[in-house]
Amino acid sequence: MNRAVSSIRSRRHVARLGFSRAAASSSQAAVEAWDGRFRLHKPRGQHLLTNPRVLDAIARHAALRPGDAVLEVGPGTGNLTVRLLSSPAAHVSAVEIDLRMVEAVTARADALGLSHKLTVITGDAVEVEFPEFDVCVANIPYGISSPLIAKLLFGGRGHYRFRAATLLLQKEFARRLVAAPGDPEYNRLAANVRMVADARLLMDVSKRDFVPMPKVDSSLVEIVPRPADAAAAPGVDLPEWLAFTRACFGQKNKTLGAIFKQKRKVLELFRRSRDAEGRHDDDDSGSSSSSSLVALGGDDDGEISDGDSNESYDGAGGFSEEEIAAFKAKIGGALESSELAGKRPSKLSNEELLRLLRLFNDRGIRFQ
Ligand SMILES: C[S@@+](CC[C@H](N)C(=O)[O-])C[C@H]1O[C@@H](n2cnc3c(N)ncnc32)[C@H](O)[C@@H]1O
Repeated sequence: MNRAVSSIRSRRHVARLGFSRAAASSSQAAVEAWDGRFRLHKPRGQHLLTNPRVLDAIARHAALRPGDAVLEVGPGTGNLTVRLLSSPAAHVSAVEIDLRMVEAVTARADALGLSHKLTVITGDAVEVEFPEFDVCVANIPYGISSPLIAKLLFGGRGHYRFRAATLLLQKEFARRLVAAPGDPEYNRLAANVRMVADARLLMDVSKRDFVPMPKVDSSLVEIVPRPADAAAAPGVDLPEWLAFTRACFGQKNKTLGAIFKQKRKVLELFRRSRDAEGRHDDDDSGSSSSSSLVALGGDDDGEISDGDSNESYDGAGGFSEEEIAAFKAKIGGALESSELAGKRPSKLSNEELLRLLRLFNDRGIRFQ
């Protein structure tokens, strides 16, 4: 994981407070509703949450404790930030991409005399290295939901270790995040999150509680990472798992037997497995997970095209038909031992999927 972590580019500019108090009046700080100071950019997800009851509920659900270090992503003008700052938490680090928002939240904290508890990090939350934090609480821009959750759970220097993340997400995304195997919404995102954390819905929030009103409703979700020593699957090679779920859920409604019979899939796995063997022989490079970390994925990533499993492999990629046939037999053997060939990935538990991954790996079949 360290390798993956270091691959996340760090572009950090910390704007410590020191803003003139004159920049914001205390009456302004008390105003929740958007006051129209500047144009909000919808492509940046700039929908400000303005219902005080919802903001209070988010802060309550976060259950901040004395001494907590809080991470907020996308503080905007600070409607949620002021509540986090007024909580028993010791410190809030807020990552914001828009300089106008950085100034607004900074001025607001200053006006409330809470600037000593706030650090604003100017930058893209997907790219900057987060400081250590105990709890993440945020109404995030929905466009970065997947990479942000991937980063929280699988990124960071040697992993971020935190107690919980309380995140406001697009309602449909939230449903997919907490879906269980067999649910119609079950998908790769949910399977990957389930591997390392528990996620649950806390409450729904109407689009009418935002300014400007977005097209979609929202849901508050809590993600609680499992402590490393209590992980569901100790010893799981996470990058390999992430690549495996990508392969399985690329066509989640096909059976595993059909997915792993496809010519293109077989050839891709054959190449990967040979490369992995080479890496192993070199005994150096190890696994690279960064590509898997960009996004935890959704349904039907579409990386695999339908292929006729009876197509000839002759000359494909410079490999002989015999080599490919032997590799196909290995895949078939793993599927047969797992007794999962006839099952769809979206119906399987992580334990079942992991069993299949281990059977593949035992036969030298590698996914990344
Ligand atoms: C949905 S608004 C939430 C604002 C505020 N938290 C609230 O509840 O009113 C999202 C905020 O995230 C910021 N933002 C958008 N993309 C970002 C990114 N990649 N990294 C950090 N902040 C981002 C936007 O500028 C905006 O201020």
